[in-house]
Amino acid sequence: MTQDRQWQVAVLGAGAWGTALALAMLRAGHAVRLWAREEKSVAALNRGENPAYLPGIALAPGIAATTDMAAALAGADCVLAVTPAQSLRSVLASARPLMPKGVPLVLCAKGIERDTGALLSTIAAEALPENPIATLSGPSFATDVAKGLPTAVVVAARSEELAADLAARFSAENLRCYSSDDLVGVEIGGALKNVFAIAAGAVTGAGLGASAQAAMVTRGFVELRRIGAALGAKPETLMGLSGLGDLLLTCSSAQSRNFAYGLALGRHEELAGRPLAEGVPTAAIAARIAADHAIDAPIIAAVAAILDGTLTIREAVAALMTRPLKTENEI
Ligand SMILES: NC(=O)C1=CN([C@@H]2O[C@H](COP(=O)(O)OP(=O)(O)OC[C@H]3O[C@@H](n4cnc5c(N)ncnc54)[C@H](O)[C@@H]3O)[C@@H](O)[C@H]2O)C=CC1
Ligand SMILES: O=C(CO)COP(=O)(O)O
Repeated sequence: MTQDRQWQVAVLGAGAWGTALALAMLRAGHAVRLWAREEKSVAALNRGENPAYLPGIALAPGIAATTDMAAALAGADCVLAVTPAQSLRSVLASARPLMPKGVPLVLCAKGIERDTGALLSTIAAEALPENPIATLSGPSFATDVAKGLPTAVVVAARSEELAADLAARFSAENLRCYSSDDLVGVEIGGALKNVFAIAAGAVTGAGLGASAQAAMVTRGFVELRRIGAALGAKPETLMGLSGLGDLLLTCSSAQSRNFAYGLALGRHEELAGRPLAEGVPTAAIAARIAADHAIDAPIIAAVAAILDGTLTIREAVAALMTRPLKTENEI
C-alpha cells in the first residue's frame, strides 16, 4: 500500500467486531486508534489481547487503544462505529462534538433501533449530518477476521464513488471488500439475518430436524426480501453477501451468537447473561415494521412472540404449518 492510501482510522467499540476490524484496518496498512468504554479493555488491548471478547487470539501490535474518545477521533480520516446497534445513538451523541468534519462514518453494527424502528444510517444522518455515511456488512465472524482467515464483505454508501474508495482502502490479502450503492439494502440484510439466525438455532435446539431448518431459512429469506422491498432495498443486494450470504453463515453455525441464543431457547436453557444477540431487539421492531407495512412476515412475528414469552416454539410451529396454502413465488 502506498503512503497516500494510508489513513488514520478510528474504531469506536472494542468488542469482538471492533477489535477484529481494527486488526483488519492495520493489515490494510492504516494507523488505528480503538476507543473502548472500559479501562480494563484498554489495558488488555495495549498488551495485545482482548480476553473478554476474543479470548485466545493474540493481537498484532499497532492498535492504539484508549478510553478517551477525543484522542481516538482526533485527526481521523475515517471512523468505524462498532458498538451494538441499540447503543449507536448514544455513542454518536458523544462523538458529535469530537468528530472530524466531513470524514466518512462507517456503520458496522447489525440491527434496527428497537424503540423507533430507525435504520442505523438514519440515526447517523441525524446525529452527524456533515459526515458521509457508509455501512460494512456481510458474512464475517469476528474470530475469523481477527485470525486473518479469508473473508468477503460489502461496503455500501449512497455515493458509489465513496463505497468503491472505502472498499479499496479496507481490502487486504484476506479481506475482500465489494462495494455497493445500496446503503439501505446492505443494512437491512445484516439486521434481519440475525432474527432468522435465532430462529434457526431454535429449530435445531428444539430438535425439529434439518428439513424444517432449510424450510425456515428459505421462507425467512422471503420475509427479508419483502421487508427489504418495502424499505427501498434493491432485490439483488439481498441476494448478495449482506442478505443471503450472512443468512447462510449465521443460520448454520453455533459460532453465531444469534444462532447460539436460539439454540439455548430451543433447549429451554438459561438465556440471561448470554453474549450479545442483536436479533433479540431487532425481532421485536422488525415484527412491528412488518405489521405497519402490512407485510406478511409470520416467522419474524413468531420469533418476536417467542422472545417476549407470548408463544411457545411448539405453538409457533403449529401455527406456521397450518397457514393457508399459497403459491411459492408470492413476494
Ligand atoms: N462479532 C461478530 O462476529 C460480528 C459482529 N457484528 C456486529 O457488530 C456489532 C458489535 O458486535 P460485537 O463487537 O461482536 O459485540 P461485543 O459484545 O463483542 O462487543 C460490544 C462492545 O460494545 C461496547 N458497548 C456495549 N454497549 C455500549 C454502549 N452503550 N456504549 C458504548 N459501548 C458499548 C462493549 O463494551 C463492547 O466493547 C453488533 O451489531 C454485531 O451484530 C458484525 C459482524 C460480525
Ligand atoms: O454477523 C455476524 C457474522 O456475519 C456475527 O453473527 P452473530 O452476531 O450472530 O455472532
